[in-house]
Amino acid sequence: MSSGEAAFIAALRGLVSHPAARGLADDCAVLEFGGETLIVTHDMMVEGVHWLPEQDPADVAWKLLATNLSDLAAKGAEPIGVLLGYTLTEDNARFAAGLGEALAHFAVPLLGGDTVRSPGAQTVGLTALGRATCKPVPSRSSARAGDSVWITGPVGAAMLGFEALSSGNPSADTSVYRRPVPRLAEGRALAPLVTAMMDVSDGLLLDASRLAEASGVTLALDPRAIPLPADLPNERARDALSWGDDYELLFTLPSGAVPPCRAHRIGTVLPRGDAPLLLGEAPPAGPLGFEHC
Ligand SMILES: Nc1ncnc2c1ncn2[C@@H]1O[C@H](COP(=O)(O)OP(=O)(O)OP(=O)(O)O)[C@@H](O)[C@H]1O
Ligand SMILES: Cc1ncc(C[n+]2csc(CCOP(=O)(O)O)c2C)c(N)n1
Ligand SMILES: [Mg+2]
Repeated sequence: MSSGEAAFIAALRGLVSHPAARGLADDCAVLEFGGETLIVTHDMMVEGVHWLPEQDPADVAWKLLATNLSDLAAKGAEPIGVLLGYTLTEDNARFAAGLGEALAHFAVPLLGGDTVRSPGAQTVGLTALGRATCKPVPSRSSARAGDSVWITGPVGAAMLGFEALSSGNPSADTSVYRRPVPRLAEGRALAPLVTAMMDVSDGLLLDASRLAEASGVTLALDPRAIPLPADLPNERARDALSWGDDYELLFTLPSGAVPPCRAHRIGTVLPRGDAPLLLGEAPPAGPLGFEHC
């Protein structure tokens, strides 16, 4: 097996047969259990990979919760509770304080977890449990030719926040990078209407191509329609499409349907052509998004 995230997940797909796993090609597992539909996800973060070592641990805790809740939002789920996997450091109190603030903000209970010591970089993980609010639960795999493609907000603000933090710019607003807000209300409102939905964590172009592959279609995106932050320099527009950490919802609607929340129409679903994704007239050149490799 070659190294890298995509190859490892492809190998794991050979181990998966339970329908709740959705072929390891969705944001969450969707488990029918005791008359309920449980939505379950687990995301990890690593110091130096997902956050800068000098960042406040309270912000790390917020982001860990928010990114997991974003996967629940993508399935229109209502959070039930979370379990935390935590590696001890010198400043555990700030992490606990930030987690408490985020749990209160999103009204989600902490249910349990595990704590370890490690000789390496700090790694934290979180399992989020949710309850489906509508059936069928939106997937990445049901976009159909003729649908329209939408996103709930701009991409690229986290990239700008990360760059401002990295360069020590004290006047920049870095909150979108440090404390993303999962689109829980939007996900619940959209779930009954969408043909497919996912959150954008690894870059719009990579995640759009994943949705296209899962659905067996081509997504044709209009680069002029993709919302970008007002302060994004023109020459960074292409980077904003592939940097990631955006946590907006990407979804498809039947032609003519109107979203019940703020959203921007960014493209059209076509029958599957040679490529999963077109940006303007052609497949995008260069990196599509963030991958661990
Ligand atoms: N180590 C793993 N074991 C089992 N399943 C995995 C593992 N890593 C990823 N997956 C599964 O692969 C699929 C794709 O995972 P991926 O992490 O890309 O999705 P995501 O959680 O929406 O994205 P992100 O991690 O960027 O938030 C999901 O179904 C996920 O559960
Ligand atoms: C210090 C630092 N360097 C780089 C990045 C960029 N980055 C890392 S992981 C990721 C996507 C989501 O990860 P995953 O797919 O693991 O959920 C992105 C956009 C960052 N956030 N912090
Ligand atoms: Mg996701």
